[in-house]
Amino acid sequence: MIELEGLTKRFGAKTAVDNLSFQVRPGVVTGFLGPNGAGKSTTMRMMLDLDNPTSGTVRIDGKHYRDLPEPLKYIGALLDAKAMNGGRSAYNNLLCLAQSNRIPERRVSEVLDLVGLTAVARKKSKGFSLGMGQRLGIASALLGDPEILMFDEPVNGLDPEGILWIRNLMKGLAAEGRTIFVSSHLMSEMALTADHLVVIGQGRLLADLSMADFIQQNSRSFVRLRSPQQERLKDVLHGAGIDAISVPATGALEIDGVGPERLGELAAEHRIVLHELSPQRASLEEAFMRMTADSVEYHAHAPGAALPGGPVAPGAATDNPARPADVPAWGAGFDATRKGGE
Ligand SMILES: Nc1ncnc2c1ncn2[C@@H]1O[C@H](COP(=O)(O)OP(=O)(O)OP(=O)(O)O)[C@@H](O)[C@H]1O
Repeated sequence: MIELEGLTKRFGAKTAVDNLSFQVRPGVVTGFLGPNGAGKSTTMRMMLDLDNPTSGTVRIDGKHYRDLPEPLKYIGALLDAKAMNGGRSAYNNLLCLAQSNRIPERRVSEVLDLVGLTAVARKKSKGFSLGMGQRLGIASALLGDPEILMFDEPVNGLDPEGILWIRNLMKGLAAEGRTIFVSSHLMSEMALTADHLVVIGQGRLLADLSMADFIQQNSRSFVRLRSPQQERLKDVLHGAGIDAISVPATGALEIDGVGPERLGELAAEHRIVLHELSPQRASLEEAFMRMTADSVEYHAHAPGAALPGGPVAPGAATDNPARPADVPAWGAGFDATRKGGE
């Protein structure tokens, strides 16, 4: 269990983390969500005593990080996969860490096997692809077999296979009863991974709720209707006590709370031609963007984009982030034996 109370961090005039209080519980994956610059990394660094809070506290199983007798056995973290010594082999990177934390050497081989890096254990880590580096960082987090694991944007830049592997690893670790805390700026990714969500914007807590509640509150279902006799259709709907919202961007009507069957029958009764009658579900990504819209630091304004408060564009709740084209695939040239419940 991780407990934050009134955690605040100021860098000069900038308040990066603003009076954050929440708990991260065992047995579930907790997603830590916020747009770029929201304060996720700063919060995680304070959890690991890498930054001093301006005020407030973090407790790991009731203790300050610095008071944990052998911290790697309590909490493991992937903050920056590039933090390894590139001149050392994967094995030696982990061995140094194990020796300085009184962790038995056999654990090094175990975690290398767990993350599928056994075949490249003796290779210098500076030659590793992004995905392999990410796996090595995860191996170091797992080294002390800790009950609490923290991952800062672990899927950034990975291909779909790498994303799936990390997702399943986190779920498997949570199913073992561990506390898993993972940051992301992608709601669509968290929708597939997290059981619980903590959302921040400009360092402040915006939401702390179960994924199921977030979906229930935000995945609006509606029916989209399009007709060449739109005004007549509106009148007919109005006459039947049904509110329709005109969406200029799509030229369609959107109706909440009435099924497509009833709407189709009404149109047929009044001999109104329909060009579209489709059930829709709002995307969770857009709900998240609306939630954090006021706290986004860097806005890019696309023509016609009117997210905050505007109509909810429909889309799948489970869209996957696309992999940048220049990112190497998992498994190229190394043993990608997968463990962890995949
Ligand atoms: N050492 C520092 N000195 C000054 N400002 C900082 C420092 N570290 C972070 N910040 C600022 O604090 C804010 C929060 O940054 P942080 O990296 O914690 O956000 P984040 O949510 O992890 O963002 P991202 O998703 O982009 O990594 C940002 O405005 C950032 O510029």
